[in-house]
Amino acid sequence: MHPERTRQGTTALHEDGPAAGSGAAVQVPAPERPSTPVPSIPSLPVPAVFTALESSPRGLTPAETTARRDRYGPNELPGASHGQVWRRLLAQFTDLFAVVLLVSSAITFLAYWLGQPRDPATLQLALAIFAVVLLNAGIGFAQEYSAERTAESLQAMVPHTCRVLRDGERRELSARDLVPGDVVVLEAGDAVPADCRLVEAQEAAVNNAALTGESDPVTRIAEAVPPGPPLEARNCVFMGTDLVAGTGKAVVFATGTATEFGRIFRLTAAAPRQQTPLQRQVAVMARRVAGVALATGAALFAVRVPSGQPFVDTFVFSLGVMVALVPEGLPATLSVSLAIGVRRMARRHALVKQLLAVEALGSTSVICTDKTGTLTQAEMTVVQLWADGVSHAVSGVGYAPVGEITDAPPVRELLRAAALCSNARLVRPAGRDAWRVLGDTTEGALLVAAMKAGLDPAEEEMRAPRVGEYPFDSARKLMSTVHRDSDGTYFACAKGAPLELLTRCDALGHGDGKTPLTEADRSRVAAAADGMAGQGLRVLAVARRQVSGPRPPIADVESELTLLGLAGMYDPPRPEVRDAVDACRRAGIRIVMVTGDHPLTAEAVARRVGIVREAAPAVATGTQLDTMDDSGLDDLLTGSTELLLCRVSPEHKMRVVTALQRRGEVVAVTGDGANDAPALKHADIGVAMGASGTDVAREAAVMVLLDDSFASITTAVGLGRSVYRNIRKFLIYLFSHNIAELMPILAATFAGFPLVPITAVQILAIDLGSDVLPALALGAEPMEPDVMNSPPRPRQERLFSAAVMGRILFLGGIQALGVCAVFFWHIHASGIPYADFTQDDPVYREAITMVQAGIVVSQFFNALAVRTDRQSVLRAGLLSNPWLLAAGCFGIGLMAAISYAPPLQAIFNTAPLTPADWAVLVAFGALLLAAEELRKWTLRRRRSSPKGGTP
Ligand SMILES: Nc1ncnc2c1ncn2[C@@H]1O[C@H](COP(=O)(O)OP(=O)(O)OP(=O)(O)O)[C@@H](O)[C@H]1O
Repeated sequence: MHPERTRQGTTALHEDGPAAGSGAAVQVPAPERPSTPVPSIPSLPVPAVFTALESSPRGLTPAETTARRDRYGPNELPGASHGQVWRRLLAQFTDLFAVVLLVSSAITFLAYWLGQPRDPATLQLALAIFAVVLLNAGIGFAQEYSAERTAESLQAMVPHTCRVLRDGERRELSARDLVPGDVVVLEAGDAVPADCRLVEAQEAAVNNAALTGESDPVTRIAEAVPPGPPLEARNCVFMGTDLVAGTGKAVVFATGTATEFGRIFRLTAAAPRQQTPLQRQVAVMARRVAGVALATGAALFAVRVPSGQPFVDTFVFSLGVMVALVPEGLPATLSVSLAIGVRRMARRHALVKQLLAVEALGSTSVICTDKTGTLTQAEMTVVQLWADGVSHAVSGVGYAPVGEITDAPPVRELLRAAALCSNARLVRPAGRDAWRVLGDTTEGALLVAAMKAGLDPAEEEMRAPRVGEYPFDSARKLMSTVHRDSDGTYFACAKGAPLELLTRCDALGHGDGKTPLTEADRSRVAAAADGMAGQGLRVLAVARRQVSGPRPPIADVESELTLLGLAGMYDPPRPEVRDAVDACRRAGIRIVMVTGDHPLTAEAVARRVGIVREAAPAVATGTQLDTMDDSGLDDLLTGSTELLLCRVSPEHKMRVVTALQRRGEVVAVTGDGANDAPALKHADIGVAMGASGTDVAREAAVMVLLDDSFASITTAVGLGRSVYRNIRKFLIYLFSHNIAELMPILAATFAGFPLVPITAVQILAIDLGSDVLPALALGAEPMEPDVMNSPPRPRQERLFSAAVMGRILFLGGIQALGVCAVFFWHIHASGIPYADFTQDDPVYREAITMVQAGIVVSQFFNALAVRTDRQSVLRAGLLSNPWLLAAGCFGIGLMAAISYAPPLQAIFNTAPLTPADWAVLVAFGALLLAAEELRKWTLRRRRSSPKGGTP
């Protein structure tokens, strides 16, 4: 869609009777009817809206849909433009490291140019530094680009469907397939899929925050409104916003980039991407190391110039050392590691929308989970009914309306009212045996029960058409509908949580008749409801009453009701949840069940899946939470490890999340409804349901579960922990060898040796050649089986903790000692005085080759050593990460080539090593591994704890 079209479209929306072709309003007929004046959609009465958009209350026909799809294209917004891609590439050259390196390369090149005679080694260094910048920028860009693609493809996996009327039939289709003229059916929690004009609205309210920044819900109506600014039209809903309450039907008038959201989307430059705390810590550390490199370069320069070394040579040398010590490639390795974690999580049904979530997941200490669909399969079957004081069993499993049920009149009356008061539809897709529920599964189960009793919900609806609705909301825990009876009178049906509905009833139904509800009756009903809940059933009460007209106030509908009975439905637990709950116990993660359901139902389900094992877990209801102040809530949260919060509303969920965070917990919380969005946003990890959740919840969450299962959260936590461990492994691996590179240089300088024990080009060959693949292989280490055997990482734990720094110094120190030893051993064994050494001296060339090979070989062993923190690597399996072994062998192969291949010898000033030299280096590497094993052994002995701790 061309930008101009949208601008015209938006203008037309608020102009009364705009000029030809400017219609908005009308993405639809403009090309065909250029001279027809197009009216402003908001100011039209409903029938005229259908005419203007060439649609009808039955929606579009398939032929019209195809034609419009061809004309207007898919209803989607384009990805990042090429301009941004170029800007990203350029940005790679403007970060701190790149600038330091570019300036260094330029100075080195200048030194070569001005030098008399010109030294080819200086030119080599200048080119090497420049190559480093290019390589680094290339890797960084590729990483960013692929991370972005990953994020995009993951986003695309999040289902975005909408309900549409096509040819009079309600269908569920991808929001991408919407075209102007389509009639969409909206319910609370739906993201609005395109710009639409409402033609029906019941208690509808939208959150326009994405467009206007205003987060308070605003009510929407279906009637025509006077012309005004488009976003203020009270009968329009726009793409990118959410319906937060009520229901409605609306006709699409703009799709894709022609929408208001599309216009803003195009205008808004991509928001700067935020670094995760982990990335920030690594960046700070890298900057510190760069600072050390800079200081080292300056110190070397200051020491060597007075000792009579040529000025330019010393300057170039110091610069080279400085460049070599800068940890190039580290941020890229970090991104790869995080991206690998994200991909692994996606394979296990957990889509992480932000890298930030990966590390927070690893330190999750409490999971607040809801019940239906997450712990259970959300496949409700009504198994018990209670009407007129009698319990009736219902047979049959699942949504197939096949099963035995009594035909007692009170039961038929109960199920008739329940069916009328439901929005779900039961469908059997053509060619399939299985029945499916479109909409709420609780309502689906009621429809199935009604059909088992011989009722036809569609026929009932025709006999008593619905004229009004007060949609379900989890705070009221009720839903009611108003119907016109065949005799022209009106009646209301209501269903909801038994306690809530019972307080609004004053009579008890007996088929057609009723009697006043006595206190004894109330107790009997409550006992029946408790009996069902105690078996783990979700219980709904159903009631009805006569009302005076089609639109009575809600207070009249939901009072003085006649209770028709109760329906108890079974929802089997998910089989995989029990193991996941056990894994959380072992991992020291607390599970708090937060449900809108009855305490007895909640406890029965919690016992079935293993969340509750104690005889008397702590149980609190929403009403009790309301009477508690913050310290009371804190006491409740600290009082018992097994806690069930029942009959709560989303507001309570938010309060519980905040209270847990106040106590320093890292909280993951699940949610599916629109009202769960604040808690999802506020939690450290908001987890939304991909299959059953609302669009609003999915937008607010940082993680979306494709299969809705609690077990996927546990898997994601395990993977999050594993990513963190892997990152720590390669950081120790990379930073420790920096010490091994720096120490010989300092030692040689202070010992008065005139040349360097390792040149800058050699260091670059290690940093960007032999070290990169092992670091990546460490970042991609498979999840260790014991990752869930230790308590969560404390929130405030820093990546570079004292223990990590200690290990870097320990491993780096051993490596440094080794390479210093081999260097000076070679130099001293030759008997040549220090002052007589030149660059070309074969002994010197062999000694510096030994130093480089010493670092490469010891890094091979170092990579094995850092794989575990406390456990012996021999137990972990030396061969269990073949990629790491292959990467290490590649590094050694590269080193061998540098030592033996004449062209590389010329570049690196190296010499061929003898088998004895290699043997010494391997023995020294093995010594490093042995020293690490000893350290781990002492650690295991000293800190052996029953919980196991870190490996
Ligand atoms: N569609 C509905 N119409 C009327 N009442 C309902 C409906 N769905 C649920 N209820 C009632 O409202 C109560 C709370 O439901 P809600 O959906 O808020 O719970 P929830 O927190 O989603 O539950 P869970 O933790 O099991 O997922 C239920 O126990 C049930 O009695």
